[in-house]
Parts: sequence; structure tokens; C-alpha cells
Amino acid sequence: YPRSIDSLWSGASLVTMKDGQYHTIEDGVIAVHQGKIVWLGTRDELPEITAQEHHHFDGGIVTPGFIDCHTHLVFGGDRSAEFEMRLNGVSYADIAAQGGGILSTVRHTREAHEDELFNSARQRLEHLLKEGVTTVEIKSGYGLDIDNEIKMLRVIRRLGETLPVEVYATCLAAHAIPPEFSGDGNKWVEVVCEQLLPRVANEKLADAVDAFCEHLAFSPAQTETVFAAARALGLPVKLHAEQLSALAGSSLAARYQALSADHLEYATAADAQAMAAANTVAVLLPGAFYLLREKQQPPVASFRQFGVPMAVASDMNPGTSPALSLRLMLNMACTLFGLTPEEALAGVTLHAAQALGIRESHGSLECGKVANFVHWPVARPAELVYWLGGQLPCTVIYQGEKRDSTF
Ligand SMILES: O=C(O)CC[C@@H]1NC(=O)NC1=O
Ligand SMILES: [Fe+3]
Repeated sequence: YPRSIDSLWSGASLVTMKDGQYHTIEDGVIAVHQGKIVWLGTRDELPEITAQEHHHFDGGIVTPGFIDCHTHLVFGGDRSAEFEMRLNGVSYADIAAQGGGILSTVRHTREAHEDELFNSARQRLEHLLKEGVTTVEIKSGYGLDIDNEIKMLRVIRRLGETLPVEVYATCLAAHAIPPEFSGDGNKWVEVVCEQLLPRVANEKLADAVDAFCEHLAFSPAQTETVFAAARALGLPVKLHAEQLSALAGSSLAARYQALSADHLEYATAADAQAMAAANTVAVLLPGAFYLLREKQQPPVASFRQFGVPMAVASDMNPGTSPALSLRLMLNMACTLFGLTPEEALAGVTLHAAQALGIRESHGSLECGKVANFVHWPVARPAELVYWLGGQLPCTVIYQGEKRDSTF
């Protein structure tokens, strides 16, 4: 480590999340230089170091910056009206017949100017920033034609360029069959693979490619066509899999060394074994499970048995998970899926980093990693999971600098 550094941060317990476990350092100190962690340990182990700044917390804990590894937070309009219709007894089918569902968000997203999409997404993203999120993944998938998918991806890139948060963009053009293709999924998959993805790769508009593998969306065969095109372009893949039925999409994702398979309510032990062998992360999305009042829980016991890293994300989207809080998802992952608080916190730190392919540089308090961390004036890490909703105060250090809360 350098003998002269930018800053020291002391006075709190460091919940390092090393290897996905607390590995807490009591009365710890973090040394930061040029946006990276260059040393950490207990106060009495601190070596001779000259720091430009010394910040002393008055107790509490420090965690790695939170990572929301699965969101659809760029979209036009919202679906509150159909939310109310459903609760007044109108069926999904009737809502869809009246033009509701994903395709209504597609209409609003196509009609919205890029600035309008940017401003509404910025507001939603700021909720996440206020609760300690320092890295977020955002998907396209509501444009469903080349120009509007590119428009969405440009807005996603602009969010990362404008706000103090690291943004990873994912192309989810294979989200639903566009109305113009009414039912011909193969035709849209062909357009995605032959026209859209080459442009996205060439213009560096996405860091990964995703698809929705489900009866009402794209089959495993169509999903594999998208994966093959992504691989040929050097783009990693991830997949919405086993949300509503068991199509072995997560096993297909594992065969393509997918960064993650997401939802997984209907995943099997065989899927978990395949994911473990491929080091594919299981991203759990309790918000959608909760809002859809789903009964089938993801096979958490199998993920534990085979050592599949579990992540937890908001899935922020207007239809099935209009969730503005990642911290609430921590509680739901424990209360609804039976995760321990330690597993849930690994799910928004180290395992979320792995789901984005950045585990080597993010997700835990370790030397050499990015200096994204959060101070919480609480007694223990479980409080971050225990308190239901609300705004827990926190101080966010982003790339080594205190991030002020006005963005
Ligand atoms: O309803 C929406 O707008 C998106 C639903 C969302 N997308 C997906 O692939 N699964 C979901 O729950
Ligand atoms: Fe999703």
C-alpha cells in the first residue's frame, strides 16, 4: 500500500462480506487511495500511513455499497390503473385484451421522448441511491423495435454518465413479442439477432444480453438463438428463467455460462446443479413473487446444497415489481424465501457483483476493490434486513468520496 493516501475511514465495524459472509472487522479502518481500498484492518493494526483526510464514524457498521443487479427501471407510463383493475376482480386475460400488460408499457415507452424516459427513470433511481445503492443493472425491453430499444439503451447509458452510480446495461429485446409481429416470435428473434444485437455490440450500448424464457414469451429454442448471437458478438448472457413454469431455461443458461438466471420459482435441483457447475448466479426477485401472489418458492435448499451463489434484486418494473426499495427486498427474500440476513446481504453485495461479472472488483470490502461502501448507524447488519421499508439514514462513499444526497 502507498505510504501517503487520500483518506482513512474509522470508528465503525466493517461488515466486509468477504466470500459472501459477514467476516466483520470490529473497530475497523479502511484506507482509500485513488478510489480503491488499499488497506483495511483493525485500528491497532493500522500501519504508518499519511492520509489527506481522516473520517471518523461514531460507531455503527460499514457495508459494501449495495448492488441492484436486476431492474427494468426505464419505462414510460405506469401500470397502477391495471393494478387497481386486478384488485377489483378484472382478470389478467381481460386486462391484456384491453391492451394492458407489458404491451401497454411498450406503447408508453415508444411514445415517450428520450428526455422524458430519462427524467422519470432518474427519480426512480434516486430512491435506490438514497438507500446505499452504488451499482445498478438496468434492462431495455419496452421498446420492442430497433429504434426504441436503442433509445432505451441510450437513456440507460446516460443515467450512468449523469448520476453518481455505476450503471450496467442489459439488452432485453427478447422480452415480449412486439405487436407488429403478433405471435411470430421467430421473426422478432431474427430481427434481434441479425439487426439489433450487432448494432448494440458495435455501439457498446449493452454489457449483457437477457431474454424472457417462458410460455408467454420465448421458448428455450428461441432463447438459445439469442444466446448464440450474443456469444458470437462477445456479449455475456443472463436469463429470466422458470418464473411461471419449468422450461429448464436456467439449465440452458448454465450451458451458455450465463452470468445469472433470474426469478427461478420453478427451477429444479437439476437446474441448480447445472448452475453450480457453470458458476451461474441465482438471482431471486421476491418483489414479483409477492406482487403476483405466487405460491411456488425458488429452490433455495438446492441452491445451498450445490453452492449456487444467490443474489437478491428489486426487478423494478411497472408490471410485476413496482419496487422502489432494494432494502425491502432484503426482508422479503428472508421472510418469503427463507434466506438468512447474511445470505440476503451477500445477495445485494458480492453475489450481485458476480451476477454482473464484476466480482473481482466489487461487492466486498477487500484490498484492491473499488471504494464503494456505506456507513449505517445501526448496531448489527441484520437491522438492514429487519426494518420493513422506510428510509434508514446512511452515508454513502462512492469511488472513495462521500456522495452527497442531492443528485
Ligand atoms: O409486466 C411487465 O412489465 C414486466 C414483467 C416482468 N418481465 C419479465 O420478464 N418477468 C416479469 O415479471
Ligand atoms: Fe425482470
